[in-house]
Amino acid sequence: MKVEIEGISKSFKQNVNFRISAIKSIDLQISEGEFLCILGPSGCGKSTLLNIIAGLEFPDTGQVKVDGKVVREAGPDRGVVFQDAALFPWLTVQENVEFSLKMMGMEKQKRKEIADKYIQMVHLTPFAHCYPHELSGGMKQRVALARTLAMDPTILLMDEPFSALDAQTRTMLHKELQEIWQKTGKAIIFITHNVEESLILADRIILMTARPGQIKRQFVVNHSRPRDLTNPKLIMLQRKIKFFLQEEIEKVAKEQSAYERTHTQVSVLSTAHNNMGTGL
Ligand SMILES: Nc1ncnc2c1ncn2[C@@H]1O[C@H](COP(=O)(O)OP(=O)(O)OP(=O)(O)O)[C@@H](O)[C@H]1O
Repeated sequence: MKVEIEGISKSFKQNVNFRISAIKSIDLQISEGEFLCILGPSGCGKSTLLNIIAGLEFPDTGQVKVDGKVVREAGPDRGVVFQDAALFPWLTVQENVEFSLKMMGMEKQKRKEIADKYIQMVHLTPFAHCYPHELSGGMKQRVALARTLAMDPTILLMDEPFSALDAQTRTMLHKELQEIWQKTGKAIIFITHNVEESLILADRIILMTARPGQIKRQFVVNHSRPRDLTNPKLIMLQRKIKFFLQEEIEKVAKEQSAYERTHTQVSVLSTAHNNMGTGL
């Protein structure tokens, strides 16, 4: 399955007079089975782009095609995993993974087989009858992944799925995700802030500019897996990506301080104006 992103732009209304441009003129293709990471400074429109691919947001201009078909809504061919696992707290692991299959009307035995397969793939078989409150953060994300995989999407859309986890759990999940990716052959689009994470996982890294997000650079990570970040070639690539990312982070910081300056001046002026006349 191939994903084609053609001339996507999206803005959001902030107030009656002002729209914010989140992403602008994005053209991108993702090949079948490719592992693509999207990297960029905070607020550059990464989630907006992912949500448009998922069919959860609609672009102002441009279109997304999946296997030649224009995306108009969310569909089972595109499974999304968010930063927050968002499990149903009153359902067990098994029931959470089976939930969407049940909603589709799949019979009990069939959905149990599918759930068992993916619960095993994420190494949670001993916890299949536990409730979410009995699981660690990493285990919850594994359930979210199994639940998405159970729908058998051809492309997985992952929005910073491991960013709230500790480093050790994250490393374990990187390994498991790569095994799942290799076993299933699904394409993955993975959003992250983290250069190291993108170097461990990606076939290709897309670096976005500060808002409005555009594609600044692309980096092909042509190294065998598992990757060792102490490899000198990967260290060089890491430095290069961090250099270009830093340029964008600085743009965000400048914009923020300009905004704060303007608002401090406005508030000082309005305080002065309100005080005019007191004591006369
Ligand atoms: N529904 C919305 N309504 C209004 N503004 C929005 C909406 N969604 C996103 N934005 C704005 O669009 C811009 C891009 O947001 P987005 O969440 O896509 O960025 P991001 O790169 O994923 O951010 P982060 O890395 O911090 O998660 C931000 O300025 C955000 O405030």
